[in-house]
Amino acid sequence: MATGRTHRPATRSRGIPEATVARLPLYLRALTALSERSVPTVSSEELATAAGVNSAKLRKDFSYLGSYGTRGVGYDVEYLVYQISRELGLTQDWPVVIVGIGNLGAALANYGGFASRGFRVAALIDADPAMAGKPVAGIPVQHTDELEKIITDNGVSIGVIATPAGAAQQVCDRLVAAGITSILNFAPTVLSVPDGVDVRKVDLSIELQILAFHEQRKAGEEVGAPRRPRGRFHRRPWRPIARPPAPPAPTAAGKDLTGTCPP
Ligand SMILES: NC(=O)c1ccc[n+]([C@@H]2O[C@H](COP(=O)([O-])OP(=O)(O)OC[C@H]3O[C@@H](n4cnc5c(N)ncnc54)[C@H](O)[C@@H]3O)[C@@H](O)[C@H]2O)c1
Repeated sequence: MATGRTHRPATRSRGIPEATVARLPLYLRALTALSERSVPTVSSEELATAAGVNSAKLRKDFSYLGSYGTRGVGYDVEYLVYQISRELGLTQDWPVVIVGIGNLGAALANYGGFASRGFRVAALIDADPAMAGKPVAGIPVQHTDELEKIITDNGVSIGVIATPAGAAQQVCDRLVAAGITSILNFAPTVLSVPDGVDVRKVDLSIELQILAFHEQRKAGEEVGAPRRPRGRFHRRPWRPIARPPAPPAPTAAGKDLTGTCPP
């Protein structure tokens, strides 16, 4: 998924590379599924396949957590779930506010998967006065006038922006001024934030565009000319460039008059 990170070094303070941090949720998702099936242990190869990651990379990632597994047995599923959850800060409850309760904001509010992953939707905020007080997913929508108070009262540090792009920066500024230090942005715009504030961006249309690029490639390979060999050192044999035939010389009757008319 297309996401962005701002104002963070490539290695986090405890020495875990940012790329490893980005893979921890993938391991956690796969491990949670194993745990739900009461699977006690898992090999690095099995877990790597379930998480869609290379197994050598997985072993390296787990070495940052001080988790090396047991030869011939593998990793203890429950313990690894605990270790990764702790590393991701998921052993505590994170209150989250969603700003912009339209189609997307309402869908996010209704998504039950956040709670099981340690995130509690503390408040829903929208600028439309007609929405104030209306319940969405059992939570009454509050007006943006209340934004600062809601954040302070609920001790919220994570905000989700699901407003139109034109409103997103202004919403972001207010969230940050109110004390929010992590933002998940769904609006198709780049947000500017001060140091110390993390922004992750989600844009499904970018993901679709990347898939479209690969689809186009696949379609070209199916119907097109024989495949070009792959490899760094492959060079196409030189061929002269086929130039289109020169256009006929203009006649008095058929002159190109582009740019010759007076203004
Ligand atoms: N990232 C993605 O993959 C993805 C997918 C779908 C939509 N989006 C984006 O998410 C955003 C919301 O889409 P939607 O379909 O839910 O739109 P929508 O029009 O249904 O909802 C937008 C909501 O934001 C509210 N709003 C407007 N200005 C506001 C402000 N200043 N403060 C608080 N609330 C405000 C509106 O009252 C409305 O309820 C859009 O920017 C859209 O482009 C992103």
